[in-house]
Amino acid sequence: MSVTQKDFENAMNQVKLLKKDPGNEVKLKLYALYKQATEGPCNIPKPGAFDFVNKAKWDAWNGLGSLPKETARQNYVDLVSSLSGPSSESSSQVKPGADSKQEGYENLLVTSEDRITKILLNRPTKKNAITTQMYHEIMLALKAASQDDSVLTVLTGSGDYYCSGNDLTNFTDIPPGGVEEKAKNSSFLLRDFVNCFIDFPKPLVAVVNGPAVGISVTILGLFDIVYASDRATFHTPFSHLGQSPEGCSSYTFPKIMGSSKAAEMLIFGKKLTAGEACAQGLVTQVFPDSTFQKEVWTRLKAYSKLPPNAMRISKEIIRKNEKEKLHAVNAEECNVLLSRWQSDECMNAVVNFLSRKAKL
Ligand SMILES: CCCC/C=C/CC(=O)SCCNC(=O)CCNC(=O)[C@H](O)C(C)(C)COP(=O)(O)OP(=O)(O)OC[C@H]1O[C@@H](n2cnc3c(N)ncnc32)[C@H](O)[C@@H]1OP(=O)(O)O
Repeated sequence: MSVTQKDFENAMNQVKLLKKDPGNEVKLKLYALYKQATEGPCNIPKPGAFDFVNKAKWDAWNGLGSLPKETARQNYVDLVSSLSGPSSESSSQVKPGADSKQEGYENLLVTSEDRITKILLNRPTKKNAITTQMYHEIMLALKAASQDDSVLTVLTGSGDYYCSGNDLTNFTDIPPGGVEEKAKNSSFLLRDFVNCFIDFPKPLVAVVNGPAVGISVTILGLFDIVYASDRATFHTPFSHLGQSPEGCSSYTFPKIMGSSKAAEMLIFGKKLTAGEACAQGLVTQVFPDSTFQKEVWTRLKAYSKLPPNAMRISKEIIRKNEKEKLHAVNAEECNVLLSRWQSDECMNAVVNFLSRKAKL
């Protein structure tokens, strides 16, 4: 049943009464839906690239394209109702959507079913680029998964991308201490984030549903299994971005694929197809995109019936001797990035992307 003007007005009032700040992403979404519902498609000129706030609002509104006013009104009411009051849905019933929100997480959907915890990167309109908040949320979700009663944990993406890596707009949020403080904070965040993968105690599976970029590729060396759609690609364009490898890839990639193949990826930014990544040992198995989800989840459900303690202990014995080394590699990579992020090469690459002069 479609919503009435009254429902819409009630929802607008409810927004003002929200007890918890829903965060910038949601506020932008609400803004965009409100404008679309009341004025129709975006009708104002695009602000300059460095007018970050108005540009973000414009992007959000413009991103709704020609969505009918009625649908925007409905989506606005649905979004507000998901924000206010306790939800009766269990986490396993929450559906992925256009950057929708689950309580406790801004851009993740975390569900548990068949003894498998699934962490879904749910920011499809931005190709699941990882914001600062998402790094924290992923760490939180991994911590919860390590303690819940699931036996396998899966990381995957919503929409056509698995993940486009670090959200490059993270670099625009400069604290009072300037670029140096920003780089330090990012280096600590990255170290903690990667440590969570190094230390994760249960079998960890990446379900790579589409292209993967940057940090979403490098950490694959820390997963136990990587399944990929034949649509997936694997791209680590660090030199293009004035950056250097992270996620322990400076150690895991040469080990997995040999030093010259690793160099082609990590120094020269060669993008691998899923087939190539599988041939080089980064990917466990490639599936046709048309049957990817069905085949992978059937396989994982079968694995999840295996005795959990045996799986955990086997993982521990496989990984144990490497852990100390991986922590040391992680610390060193973060230290190198600390200066890379303050370099002209890196800053120019970020500015070029933000001003839409450069894409990968
Ligand atoms: C603190 C820890 C730091 C750890 C560091 C990690 C290093 C890395 O991860 S390096 C890799 C960084 N990622 C990139 O450089 C990718 C940049 N994105 C692109 O080149 C392209 O967007 C794409 C090739 C991934 C996709 O191109 P396509 O034409 O298909 O789609 P778009 O229109 O470009 O994208 C849609 C939408 O999403 C935004 N977006 C995509 N990726 C990112 C990103 N990484 N950061 C910020 N925003 C991203 C893109 O700007 C579009 O937004 P608008 O619709 O608002 O224009």
